[in-house]
Amino acid sequence: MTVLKIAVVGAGLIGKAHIQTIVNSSECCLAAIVEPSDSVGELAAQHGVPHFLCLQDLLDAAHPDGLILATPNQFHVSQAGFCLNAGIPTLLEKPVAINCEEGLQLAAQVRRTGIPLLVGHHRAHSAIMARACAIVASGQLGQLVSMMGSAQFPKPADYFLEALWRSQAGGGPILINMIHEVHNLRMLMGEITHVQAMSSSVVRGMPVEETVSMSLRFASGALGTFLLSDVAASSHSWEQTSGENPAYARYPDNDCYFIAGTRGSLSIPTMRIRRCIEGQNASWWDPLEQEIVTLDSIDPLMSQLAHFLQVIRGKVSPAVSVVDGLNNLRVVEAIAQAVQTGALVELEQTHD
Ligand SMILES: NC(=O)C1=CN([C@@H]2O[C@H](COP(=O)(O)OP(=O)(O)OC[C@H]3O[C@@H](n4cnc5c(N)ncnc54)[C@H](OP(=O)(O)O)[C@@H]3O)[C@@H](O)[C@H]2O)C=CC1
Ligand SMILES: O=C1CO[C@H](CO)[C@@H](O)[C@@H]1O
Repeated sequence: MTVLKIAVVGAGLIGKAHIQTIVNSSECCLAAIVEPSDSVGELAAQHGVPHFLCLQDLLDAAHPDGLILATPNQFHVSQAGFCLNAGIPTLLEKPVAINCEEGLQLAAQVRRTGIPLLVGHHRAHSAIMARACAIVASGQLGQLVSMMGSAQFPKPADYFLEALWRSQAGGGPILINMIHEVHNLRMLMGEITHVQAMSSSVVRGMPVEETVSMSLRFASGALGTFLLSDVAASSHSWEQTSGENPAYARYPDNDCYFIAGTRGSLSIPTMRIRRCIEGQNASWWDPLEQEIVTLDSIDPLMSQLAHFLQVIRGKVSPAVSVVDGLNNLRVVEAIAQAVQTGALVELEQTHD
């Protein structure tokens, strides 16, 4: 099998993680790094690859088999457009665009060029998510009724000092963090049709939101509540409970999602199932049986890369399409709108 050449654009926090996964893979190699400052010259030299100051310089000089765009959100649509026009399959970090209008333009470009674009919602490649979705799909929980979710964690003070945009509207946890949760919720529970939300920034007092409470309605009729806070000294979040990203502190005995159906419930990621004994009706008088599903831990960034390589080889379609990314963004925009207006916001979906 040919070793595929992958270039990384934007060698910041997540770009460096992508570089490491490429280097760790035997099926691909790093082709180049694009970054506007000379500061990554040393990193490029370490890996024995060229460093370009802008994407256009790379596209003029080379034709990698695939490109990973890990640049700030405002560049996503224009840079992905350049890659698609150059005929290069692309992994574009989330969010797919800074707003749905731009996201729709990108979706049209993907359709026109026919070049595959994978959106970097890496939790779609998580073994925990795969097993949780399989449990829900098996029907053992019965008809889905409700879910509770939490993404409550404390961002340290220097997080805001390093990048001032993070204290302004748009730089908060709704767009940065909630978009990952929305993708997970859509995978587990189906499409979200309505949202209501309230926000607060009473602790730091910055213009950006810090805590948000949400009510969600899913297309199935199930309801959900979700709490998001980046100022809570709490361990109830995906990263802190799943342990998929070793950079975060880990609390394996905590959950971040709880899903309930008419026959049972599932706590994630402890993967505790509590369900009615077969043949018995559900009753609060009778004990539910318990099962804890064990899982091998895998690095979802590594599985995402393996999937991207299959996409490049033409073996599979992107697991997270531009339309999927756009639908996540729609929900996040609806949450922001619900916070601003206090109204119940109804969502429309775009289909592939
Ligand atoms: N899937 C995931 O788990 C995660 C995804 N993300 C997403 O990844 C993207 C990057 O986030 P993050 O790594 O935190 O951001 P960083 O600011 O850490 O990194 C972005 C990098 O891109 C560089 N850059 C800026 N403009 C350009 C350009 N025009 N061409 C090439 N490189 C450029 C920046 O250089 P300079 O600093 O010199 O401007 C910086 O090194 C965001 O879209 C974010 O939402 C982020 C974290 C996790
Ligand atoms: O994009 C990111 C920002 O923070 C998240 C935590 O919610 C991470 O999962 C993610 O990598």
